[in-house]
Amino acid sequence: MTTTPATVTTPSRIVIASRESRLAMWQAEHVRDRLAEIHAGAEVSILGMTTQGDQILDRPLSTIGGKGLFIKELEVAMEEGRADLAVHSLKDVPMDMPEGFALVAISARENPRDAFVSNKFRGLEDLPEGAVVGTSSLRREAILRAKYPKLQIRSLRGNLDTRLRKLDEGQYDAIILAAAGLIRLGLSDRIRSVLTPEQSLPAPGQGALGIEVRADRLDAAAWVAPLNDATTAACVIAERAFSRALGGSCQIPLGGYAEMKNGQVWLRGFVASVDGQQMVEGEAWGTPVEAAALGRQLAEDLKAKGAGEILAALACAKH
Ligand SMILES: NCc1[nH]cc(CCC(=O)O)c1CC(=O)O
Repeated sequence: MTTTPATVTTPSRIVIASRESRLAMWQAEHVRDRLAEIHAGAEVSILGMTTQGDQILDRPLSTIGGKGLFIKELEVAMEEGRADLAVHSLKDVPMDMPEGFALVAISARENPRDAFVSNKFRGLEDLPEGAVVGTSSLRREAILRAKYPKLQIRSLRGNLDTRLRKLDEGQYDAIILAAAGLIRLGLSDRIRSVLTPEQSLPAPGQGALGIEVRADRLDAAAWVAPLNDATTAACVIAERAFSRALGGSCQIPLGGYAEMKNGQVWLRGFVASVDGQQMVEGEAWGTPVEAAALGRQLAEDLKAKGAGEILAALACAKH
């Protein structure tokens, strides 16, 4: 979308819809402060709300319908004109946006990697046989089962504070969380080690924020356009195209991670079975403008290597 600055009227009021978890609010406040700086004179406020995804905490995400559950209420607020935009952890945004909504800006990425958090151990390699590791991400579960079969993986849900509390209560020997969330909440000192992409390939969009507006709100899209970071956007477009081509709005154990190297996008990806027994991985290089095609190409490459069989065995695969 191109909008010349002259056509952008300075808004007098901008309302941001956000979930109410501490992390979501931090992210909304970050965007609020940046918008207030860019649009001097505008009153920028946050409308906090609880989503179904926040309420259903006793079941794994994979059984309650997946990512859309965390953004639906925010979209209703935009639909009804109570909010102009929504700020999301891009990782939680479905690959296919609901009709009538669009992601119009991707802000610069925080550390995209997974973090190892423990009160007893320094890293994955230190964990003894039978150690209990908490995660509710199918991606992290598959990676751990494939690479560290001696560990016991247990479900871990709830917001960041809840997850850390469960670790501190001794329910787990270690937990794996996104580094970005811990860093944003000032909890970097809880990170015992940051996992390399070789140890744990991040999820598509991890560490990036996505700003969503109603597709007919060209005005709101223009207000947030300065927040877009071209490098992050190219990387996450590749990651999300990869995930989309494999049906990634569903709960699939897959990782997709792109970095910019010498002006080229370097995308790595894998698909695995939840038990970690099967894993297909690959990589692709291309220019930033080819980012989406790169993602689709890597997905085709993995299918040619047998990813289709892994996907077919998963309940909601679209094959
Ligand atoms: N699925 C929950 C979620 N969504 C975004 C983040 C962290 C922040 C980010 O990736 O931007 C987290 C927590 C986690 O995975 O530990």
